[in-house]
Amino acid sequence: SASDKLTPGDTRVKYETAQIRGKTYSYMLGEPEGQPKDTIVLVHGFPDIGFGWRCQIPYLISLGLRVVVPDMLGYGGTDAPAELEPYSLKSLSDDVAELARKFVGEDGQIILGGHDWGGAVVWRLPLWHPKLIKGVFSVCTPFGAPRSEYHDLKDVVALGILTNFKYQLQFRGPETEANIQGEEKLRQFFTCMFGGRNSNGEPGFDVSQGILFDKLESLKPSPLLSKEELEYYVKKYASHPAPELHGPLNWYRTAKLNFEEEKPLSEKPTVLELPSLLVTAERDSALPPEMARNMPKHFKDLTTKSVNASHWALTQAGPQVNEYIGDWIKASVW
Ligand SMILES: O=C(NCCCc1ccccc1)N[C@H]1CC[C@H](OCc2c(F)cccc2F)CC1
Repeated sequence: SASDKLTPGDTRVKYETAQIRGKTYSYMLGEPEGQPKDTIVLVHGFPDIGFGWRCQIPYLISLGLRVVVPDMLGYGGTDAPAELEPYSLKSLSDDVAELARKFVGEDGQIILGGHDWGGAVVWRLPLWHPKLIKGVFSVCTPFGAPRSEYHDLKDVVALGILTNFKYQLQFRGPETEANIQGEEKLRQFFTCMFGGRNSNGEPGFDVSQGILFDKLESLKPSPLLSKEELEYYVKKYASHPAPELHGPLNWYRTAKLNFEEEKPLSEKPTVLELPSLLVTAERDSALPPEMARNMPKHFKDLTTKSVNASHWALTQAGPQVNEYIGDWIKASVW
């Protein structure tokens, strides 16, 4: 039924590829019965793939939507260029816009949703492609306005600010992709990032420290991933040459590029006029709900909801997330 999540290789969606601005993107395509009411594009985060939206895809198809779910740049069946520029939020926005236009044409519109880093992309897309988006939502990730001054995360964290982002100093460095290579390490990595703990109940990842590499081999399976789902993630990441995490981690290395590209946008106040939805996860240790406290002044039509879940809200609170998205589409977009 519409409420049961996609399984690995599920035949309810088609698996397609497209050439997008010189890169090969792989995406899942779900088509509703009859004429689609709209096209929705879903953007995943780190460390994820389009399959991260498995609890949402059948439900959104049942609403009569065409659902397009790419593996984002660096992930799964999509190319992973080694250099940084293709991973800037503007470049990623341009990629998503080109993919969207393959379905809705030059003058059409899409509904756009993101989780985690995908949320960072979707909040920028309407700034770079204002006519394309008829409604935008983000799960977990708040909107942050383009800045006129650059502050390196290392300096910010040293001041005791944004200490929940301290793990990103590890992620942007060389050690994570050096330490996580090959299927067994990738298996331990996903178990760790999806909340796996050791027999003393200690986690393998903590936002204020990063990955505790010496704990990885003693973690018990994460309750958030079945064995089949875990193997699907491992196989998808292992399809890239080592270091398999280089592309995905490049998303953490573009802060200066993003600042330079977005600086012109910072010269006047940003107010997004389109229907917007934020769903925060009450127990997200990287993106706690209070990070959204300054959002309302940047939006004309913002709906905010919260779910009782960790960062992995899409699967942990799937039905509730789906209800909020569906209600918002019916109330604000249609
Ligand atoms: O690092 C991320 N996910 C991996 C960790 C997942 C995890 C969390 C907790 C437990 C286990 C696993 N996500 C990023 C997504 C982008 C975020 O920055 C976005 C952003 C802007 F771009 C601008 C202004 C504010 C703003 F928040 C920073 C966190």
